Amino acid sequence: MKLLEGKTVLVTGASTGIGRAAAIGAARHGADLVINYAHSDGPAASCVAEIEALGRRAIAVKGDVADPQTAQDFVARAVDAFGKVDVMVSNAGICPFHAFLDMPVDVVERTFKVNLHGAYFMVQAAAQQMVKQGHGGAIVAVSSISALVGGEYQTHYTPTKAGVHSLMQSTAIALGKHGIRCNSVLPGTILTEINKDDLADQEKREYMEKRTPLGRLGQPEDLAGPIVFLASDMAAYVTGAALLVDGGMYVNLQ
Ligand SMILES: NC(=O)C1=CN([C@@H]2O[C@H](COP(=O)(O)OP(=O)(O)OC[C@H]3O[C@@H](n4cnc5c(N)ncnc54)[C@H](O)[C@@H]3O)[C@@H](O)[C@H]2O)C=CC1
Ligand SMILES: C[C@H](O)[C@@H]1OC(=O)[C@H](O)[C@@H]1O
Repeated sequence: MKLLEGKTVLVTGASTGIGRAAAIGAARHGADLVINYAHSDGPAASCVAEIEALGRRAIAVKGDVADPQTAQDFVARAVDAFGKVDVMVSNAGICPFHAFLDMPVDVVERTFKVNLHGAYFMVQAAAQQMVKQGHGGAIVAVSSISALVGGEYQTHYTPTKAGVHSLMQSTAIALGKHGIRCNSVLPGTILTEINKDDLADQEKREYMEKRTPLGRLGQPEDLAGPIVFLASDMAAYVTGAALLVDGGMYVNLQ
């Protein structure tokens, strides 16, 4: 069964990792894709090609989510290309690991701007378009297990993920009357570029694996199903929810 047949799905930070897996997963379920990316053109072009090979349409739009104008432009390009916005997956994020006591101001400000301001303005721009269209929609934000627990080298990052989780709760209330559902996924540790250097520390990697009842760290594709589900009508009565996708890591105290 195709869960997103004919839907226009927008994904931020979609040229790599979880965003890319979500975009490909949505295409497999019948969606056309508009993907945002910030850096090199190659990975975005290959994501578009992979979606087209699945028989769906896709465009890639370059832009830094930290700039509020990027969100307005991204949604406008989606409407130009496909006439509507049905789903927004707010995924783009950074996690430059750093100790707390000597954390540089610019690292804190950039992390807040990309992860939290970026999500805020993307969600707002998508919601404005969905309200104009008048037939509801779905928003899925990629928060984190880090919305619920801390990290010694993530003092600037975990508050942004708690913020994204909270944003979905408040927008669920603000947008419910428009038929727009807002939910978040809370990934555990997923093997992507964002933590490649951090997990090069074998001792740390083994510790994270041991903490995971399902016995392995996650792959980006592990997020595709939960994101597609929350974006789809299968989740028609789900809003304001947060779905942990962590192999059980969060509940594993001892
Ligand atoms: N990998 C993990 O263990 C976890 C990741 N997450 C979240 O998942 C999301 C995706 O990260 P991953 O796929 O893991 O890593 P990733 O590094 O592969 O993906 C992040 C994407 O965001 C893009 N991006 C970064 N800054 C941007 C900006 N200013 N504007 C537009 N795009 C920008 C990057 O180019 C990249 O494509 C992030 O929000 C991250 O916080 C949450 C929990 C766990
Ligand atoms: C980047 C981290 O490895 C990753 O990001 C999160 O949100 C979790 O804290 C994961 O460990």
